[in-house]
Amino acid sequence: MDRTHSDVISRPRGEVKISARGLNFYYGNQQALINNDLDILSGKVTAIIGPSGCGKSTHLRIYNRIFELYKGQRATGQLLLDGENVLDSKIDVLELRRRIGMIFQKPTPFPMSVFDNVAYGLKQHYLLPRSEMRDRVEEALKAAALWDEVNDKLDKPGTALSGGQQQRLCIARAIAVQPEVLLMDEPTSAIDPVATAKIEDLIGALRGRYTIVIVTHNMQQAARISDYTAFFYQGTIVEYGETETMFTKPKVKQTEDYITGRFG
Ligand SMILES: Nc1ncnc2c1ncn2[C@@H]1O[C@H](COP(=O)(O)OP(=O)(O)OP(=O)(O)O)[C@@H](O)[C@H]1O
Repeated sequence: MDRTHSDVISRPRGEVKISARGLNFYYGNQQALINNDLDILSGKVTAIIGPSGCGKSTHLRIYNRIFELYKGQRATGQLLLDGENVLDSKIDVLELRRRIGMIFQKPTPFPMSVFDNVAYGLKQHYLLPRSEMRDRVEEALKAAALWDEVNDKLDKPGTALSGGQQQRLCIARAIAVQPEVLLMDEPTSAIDPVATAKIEDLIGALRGRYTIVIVTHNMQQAARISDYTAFFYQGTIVEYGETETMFTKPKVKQTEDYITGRFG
């Protein structure tokens, strides 16, 4: 029996934070995303999975319009944040990137102190007295579960921290500006298992306060930390729904083959 689109792309019940509607993406003439429809719930963790080159990162890079920094890249359709299309030319992109923070595969601390790494974004968005700046930096480092490890190293270079600490520093930097959404593009693929476990715990602790969308190649990780999962294949969303259902009773054969390691 053929399944209809609405059978396999669920519309989860709850407060929707982000909706993709007929979203397409092009690198020059090459189409990388085809008609993506997706509703992401507020305060939940949503995992994006799929084989290499299926468009996971491309999809994520639309949310904060970071693709616009590159020539020849173009999105069409709608990406609604609280019902407003972020692709609209009237959108304030700086404010969009404050609301939607991003963490990349390789930790990207700036060549400056631990303190200044976190203060950097704050300075871009707010004019704060020094004492309040200190409070906000401390708060962000605590929220990123890093304060205890770096409170005596705030003046040391961010690049001198371990890989896992650097990644949590990047999360602290993103959190400091009080975003609503955190995008994470394979945030643990470059760090060791112990540091990975800390980041996964941190994601669990941030759930509820932030809407988190994470791209991962690690099926166990997706199953452990996410509430919802979207399976991408060749630029389309093949299946989307509750993670538990997806990993125990996938509706589409392709999803099953992928999560059981038969391809990809
Ligand atoms: N800068 C670029 N220029 C041209 N094509 C690109 C560019 N970046 C990605 N693509 C193409 O777009 C498609 C989707 O790539 P994308 O990086 O989004 O996939 P992915 O699922 O995130 O892959 P991976 O798991 O390997 O990171 C691929 O066919 C890729 O070759």
